[in-house]
Amino acid sequence: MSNQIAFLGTGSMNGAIMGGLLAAGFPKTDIVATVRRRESASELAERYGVTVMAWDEESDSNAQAARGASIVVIGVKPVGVAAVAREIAPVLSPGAVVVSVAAAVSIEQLERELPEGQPVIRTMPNTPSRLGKGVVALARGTHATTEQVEHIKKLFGGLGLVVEVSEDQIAAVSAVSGSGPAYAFYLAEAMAKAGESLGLEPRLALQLARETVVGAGYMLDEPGADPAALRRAVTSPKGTTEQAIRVFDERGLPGIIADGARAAVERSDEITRELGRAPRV
Ligand SMILES: NC(=O)C1=CN([C@@H]2O[C@H](COP(=O)(O)OP(=O)(O)OC[C@H]3O[C@@H](n4cnc5c(N)ncnc54)[C@H](OP(=O)(O)O)[C@@H]3O)[C@@H](O)[C@H]2O)C=CC1
Ligand SMILES: O=C(O)[C@@H]1CCC=N1
Repeated sequence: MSNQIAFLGTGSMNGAIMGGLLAAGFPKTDIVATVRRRESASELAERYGVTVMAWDEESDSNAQAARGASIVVIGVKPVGVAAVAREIAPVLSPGAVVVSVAAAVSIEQLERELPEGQPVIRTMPNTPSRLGKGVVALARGTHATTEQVEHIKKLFGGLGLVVEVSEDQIAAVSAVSGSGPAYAFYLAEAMAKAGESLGLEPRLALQLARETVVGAGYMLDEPGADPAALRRAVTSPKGTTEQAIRVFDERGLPGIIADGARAAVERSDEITRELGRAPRV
């Protein structure tokens, strides 16, 4: 089979995976991508130099892209996954691995739209994959062989940390590492706002917050880094940081983050149920 990868629905997440693979040396000529709008197609083709097709019922772009590909990565919104799977089902090579990055779409929901026996791998990636600093969790579908799973793990190894999990852990993984970059950006935003409220110029406050979160990230990236130990190294006894952390603890910030993650899992379960009820067409 070819080494061709088809990215179907190449927005924030699939774009980050594609960008990460290209940066890791995957050849442009072995990638075909699809999007919905023509403007997105031109932007993406210009940015990455790959073949990008806009969605068009007449030209059947998803099927065209998937035809002959050995790996097909579906990256549309959860509600659109079944329709894309149905579009490509007639053209998939029997050994092609269908990888889904969609939150909340179960392996069963995807497999039932594909030819019997089609190998499927459900993943939960995150956007730092573009920089090779991502996390990709994957769960194998009913017909994915160990060899296929190992191949995808090796390929996605260029995107960052790859972990295999059971499907019932994917929603929790999503609430930590899938959504997690947004939590870190939210923290940077909040720190910048705090700086402004203390009288710093907005531009300076943002610069300080951004560089601090980046610097802390680099420290976490060192081998064996422990966030609690790193935090303690900043927190002088009877010093200033201790007072800030005391307020965070008193206001229950860890519990608030846990509640947020739980709400993400609940939403994932709710979407899965909604998709389960959607009539097949
Ligand atoms: N964003 C993230 O951090 C993460 C997202 N995910 C999952 O990734 C998936 C996509 O999310 P995200 O990337 O954020 O969303 P985006 O809206 O950024 O990307 C969706 C892409 O799908 C394209 N598209 C829509 N309909 C079709 C179609 N029929 N055929 C081909 N392409 C189509 C859109 O085209 P156009 O650009 O023209 O509108 C767009 O490029 C979701 O299922 C989400 O759960 C998983 C983990 C993390
Ligand atoms: O917000 C979402 O639904 C997706 C899944 C994880 C990150 N983004």
